[in-house]
Amino acid sequence: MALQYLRPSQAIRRCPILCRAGPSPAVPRAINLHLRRLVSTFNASLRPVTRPNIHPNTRNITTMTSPEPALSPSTPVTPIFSPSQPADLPARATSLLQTSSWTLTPSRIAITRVYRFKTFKAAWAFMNQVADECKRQRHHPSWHNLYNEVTIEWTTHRPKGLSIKDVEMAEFCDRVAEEGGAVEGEEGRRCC
Ligand SMILES: C[C@H](O)[C@H](O)[C@H]1CNC2=NC(N)=NC(=O)C2=N1
Repeated sequence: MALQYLRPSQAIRRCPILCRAGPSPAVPRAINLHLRRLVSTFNASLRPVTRPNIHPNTRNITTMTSPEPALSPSTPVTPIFSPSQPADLPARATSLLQTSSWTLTPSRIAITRVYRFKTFKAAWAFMNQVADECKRQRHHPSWHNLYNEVTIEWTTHRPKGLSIKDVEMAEFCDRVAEEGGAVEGEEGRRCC
């Protein structure tokens, strides 16, 4: 339910909960402005987010403002591909989404996956190998590292969409992660 900001002139003069004692003191202008901003920020947070950016680590946390559920391989939704891609891209993307732990993000232009390693050092070594390949391919991920976990998201900014480069980089990550001793699924989850 949205809050309603009342100007001091409209506001009730007596607090119904605490101070049955009498009229509230005048609210200084600065505090008044601050309160007005708080109310509008709170109300804005209640409006639905059109493209929620759900981090894979928080995919089980749903909020009132996230109407779009996270997509999983069992949800048959097609990616939105970049224009002018090789003919076999849809088949390769489908295969990746069905056989690996990559999932399509709600925007449908990106794929994401979490890798877990035995140690932080192994996670960092994996990131170094991926970084070298990024340099070679001139293609870069959005990624996050938390101790032994590496979360990667691939999308193409230009031409916008999911491109063959994203699928190739995801396949590369799978190969290197396996060689680097990545553990499957929830096994190896260390924190939060
Ligand atoms: C100039 C440079 O090659 C481009 O800007 C590259 C860099 N890395 C990139 N990375 C990703 N993920 N998408 C891109 O479109 C992209 N473009």
